[in-house]
Amino acid sequence: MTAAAPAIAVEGLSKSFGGRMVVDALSLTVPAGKIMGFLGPNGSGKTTTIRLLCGLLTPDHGRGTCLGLDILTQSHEIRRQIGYMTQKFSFYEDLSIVENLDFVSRVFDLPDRKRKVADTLERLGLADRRHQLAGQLSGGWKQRLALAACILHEPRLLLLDEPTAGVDPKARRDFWEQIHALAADGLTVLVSTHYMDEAERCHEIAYLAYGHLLARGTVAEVIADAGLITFTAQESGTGMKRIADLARALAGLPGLDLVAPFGSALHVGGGDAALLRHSLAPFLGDSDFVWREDAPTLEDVFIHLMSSSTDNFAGGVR
Ligand SMILES: Nc1ncnc2c1ncn2[C@@H]1O[C@H](COP(=O)(O)OP(=O)(O)OP(=O)(O)O)[C@@H](O)[C@H]1O
Repeated sequence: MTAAAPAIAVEGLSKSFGGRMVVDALSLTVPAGKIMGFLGPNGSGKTTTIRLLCGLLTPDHGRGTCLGLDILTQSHEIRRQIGYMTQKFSFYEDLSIVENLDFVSRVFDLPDRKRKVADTLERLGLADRRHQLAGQLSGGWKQRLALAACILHEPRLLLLDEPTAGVDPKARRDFWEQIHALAADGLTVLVSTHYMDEAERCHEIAYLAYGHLLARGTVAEVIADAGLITFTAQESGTGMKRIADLARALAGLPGLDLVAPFGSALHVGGGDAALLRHSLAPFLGDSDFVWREDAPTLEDVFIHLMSSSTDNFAGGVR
């Protein structure tokens, strides 16, 4: 693989389970050295795609490369060069951090084991806690230990499946600093997440729904490509009506693809500007609310993508 070659380049990947299409003709390129965020609702096929990429599953159709290696014929070699953090990682709870990492390094039969464990402890800020039992670590430190176990063999690509699920915001921020530091050292990272703030920290994002790749690019590109016009309504504080009343009145009107309350504000949007404005016109003069036209957020775009994909792939709703 040359320096400019993508870390992942797959096309037309499909996978069915029991006759149900879970990944449908998915094509994806991940540039080397970048952090690619993988987003989409539960059951949209993210984990299945990750497993296809590293050869743990064989696609029904499609082809491609991971680290320049063929995903159909060289999966064994691919697995030696990637780090895969699954949603349910496990440790020996009654072993310390360093003992767990030493165990992993023996399983991988790594050369220069002691140095690799010591370097990894240092690199992930685990050195001071090396003798703490894994079972006594908080959620954030457990994730970090899992990450350490994934990078011990010095992979070139990290596949992280919801690595920060259930972890508090401070620990998530720390974890993302580690991910950025690893990417700065040249690792490519494909990371699935449901958190918008994490999506915004990726170089690029890919959004999957019902097995289809619906959007891909930088956050700015994904927002711009959605072509969404959005308005925000805020309670004026002087009226009787509440945001929930407004949401009920607006739901289902033509051109309103997005009606989503965010605290005391309501985000309203649609892809057809004329239709949206026409439907909103009777409401814009209501003194119970203060309206303003706003730039859409990434979350607005995802809600919109999700609702339009529900319509398009209604037959495939899981
Ligand atoms: N081995 C399997 N056998 C049968 N069905 C499966 C198998 N693995 C996954 N599925 C189904 O495929 C669909 C996609 O699952 P997948 O785990 O890839 O989604 P996901 O996007 O990672 O979801 P989440 O965000 O909840 O982790 C789901 O409906 C799931 O139940």
